[in-house]
Amino acid sequence: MGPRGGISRCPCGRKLLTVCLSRSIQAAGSQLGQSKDYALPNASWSQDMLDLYNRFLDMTKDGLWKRIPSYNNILDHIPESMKLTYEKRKDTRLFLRSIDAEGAGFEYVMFLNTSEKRVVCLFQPGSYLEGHPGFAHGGSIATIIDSTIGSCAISVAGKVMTANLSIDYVNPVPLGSVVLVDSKADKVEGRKVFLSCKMQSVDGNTLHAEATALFIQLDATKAQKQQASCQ
Ligand SMILES: CCCCC/C=C\C/C=C\C/C=C\C/C=C\CCCC(=O)SCCNC(=O)CCNC(=O)[C@H](O)C(C)(C)COP(=O)(O)OP(=O)(O)OC[C@H]1O[C@@H](n2cnc3c(N)ncnc32)[C@H](O)[C@@H]1OP(=O)(O)O
Repeated sequence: MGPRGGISRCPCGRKLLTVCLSRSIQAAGSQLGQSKDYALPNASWSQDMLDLYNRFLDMTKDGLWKRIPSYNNILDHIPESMKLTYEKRKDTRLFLRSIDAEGAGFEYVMFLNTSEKRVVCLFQPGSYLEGHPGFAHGGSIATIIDSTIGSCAISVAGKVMTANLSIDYVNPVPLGSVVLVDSKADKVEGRKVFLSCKMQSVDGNTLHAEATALFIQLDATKAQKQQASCQ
């Protein structure tokens, strides 16, 4: 096991899922709820973003949709039920929450509909995500799509990683605009979760991107064997 938990590569180059079991690490779970939740309105959110947020919030009232909180450390997202404990590092951050200035990076909130195996993300790309002048960088679009689809895959299959992500970029996304990223799990075959996603303007008139993805449920036995053979 490496000095820290998480996913890493061992010296022989193989993939490694390290799970640290110390008691201090288990405290990470107890920090759930104590961290700042970034998936809440702030002063940078446009009226479009607020209107859409309120519309989705209304849809949570009957329990079919659930707002997913968002923290700047991935460990704060891991449900206790997963029973996996990782060492919480102070020097790491969830990539999407790496820009501190409100409105400059990824402003987003996700909503989960478990029965439809669907996650919708309301995304307002900020000025530090620029690619072509005035438009969101393709990598930032891939990031928000991967995270939305990834959250959907997690809700369906627990511990997963992206094995494949294929994106068609159809229309550029203006910085500061609001787009809807609508993802769903189409099929589960053993450890494989197949998902698809559309990124559209709020009025639904502009398709910005379409994507398909394959997520693989992590095989704990395999990871442990790899780990043992690397020691
Ligand atoms: C309550 C609900 C809450 C939900 C929300 C929760 C949290 C939200 C929080 C935050 C939101 C932010 C983030 C969201 C989360 C995630 C998004 C980010 C995800 C990532 O950022 S992740 C980083 C990039 N990702 C990698 O870094 C993976 C590197 N990679 C590997 O680690 C391995 O590669 C692995 C593990 C993928 C598989 O490895 P393995 O050894 O377990 O499996 P193996 O190779 O045996 O494959 C088994 C079967 O899959 C087939 N297969 C495999 N790969 C394929 C491919 N590419 N294309 C087609 N088929 C493929 C094989 O052909 C075989 O198929 P068959 O069984 O039929 O033979």
